[in-house]
Amino acid sequence: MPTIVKLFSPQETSQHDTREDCWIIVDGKVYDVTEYLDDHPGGDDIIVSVAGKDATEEFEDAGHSKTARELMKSFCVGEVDPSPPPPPPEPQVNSGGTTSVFSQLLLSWRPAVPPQQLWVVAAAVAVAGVTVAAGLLYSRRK
Ligand code: HEM
Repeated sequence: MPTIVKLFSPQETSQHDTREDCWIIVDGKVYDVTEYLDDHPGGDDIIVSVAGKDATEEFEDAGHSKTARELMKSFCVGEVDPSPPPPPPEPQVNSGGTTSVFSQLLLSWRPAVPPQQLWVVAAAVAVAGVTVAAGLLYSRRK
């Protein structure tokens, strides 16, 4: 019967990063060493310092014996999921047709003038409007 291996994303593994909940990654395998911390001959602090992370380098640097490598198998809870994380969700687009094109245009519209200068444009439009109105009134009176 095939063995079912539990897969954990690096992000999920990184959440187990405390003395009370301590996971490490060594050679792509995930180990829950929380219960072993007090018994570790190298001390608990050294393992807690790599909690939630890939500790392959630190583990190898310590030159662990065959016995240590056999022992660690009992703490293995799964493997790191090799598949890349899913891409961020696409922005929602309507099912098609003109409405969606218009809403897309509206959503993407940005004024060409920076917001802090909009009042200058508004004032210019107002002055132009008053001038035209005054001109019309004047020409009618003649
Ligand atoms: C499941 C994981 C681990 C197990 C089962 C384990 C087990 C052991 C064992 C049995 C020893 C005694 C020496 C030997 O037999 O090799 C040891 C020593 C040591 N371990 Fe670990 N270890 C683990 C993870 C780590 C990690 C992640 C680090 C480093 C971040 C580390 C650092 C050390 C050091 C520095 C020593 C040497 C202590 C000394 O000789 O003074 N170990 N470990």
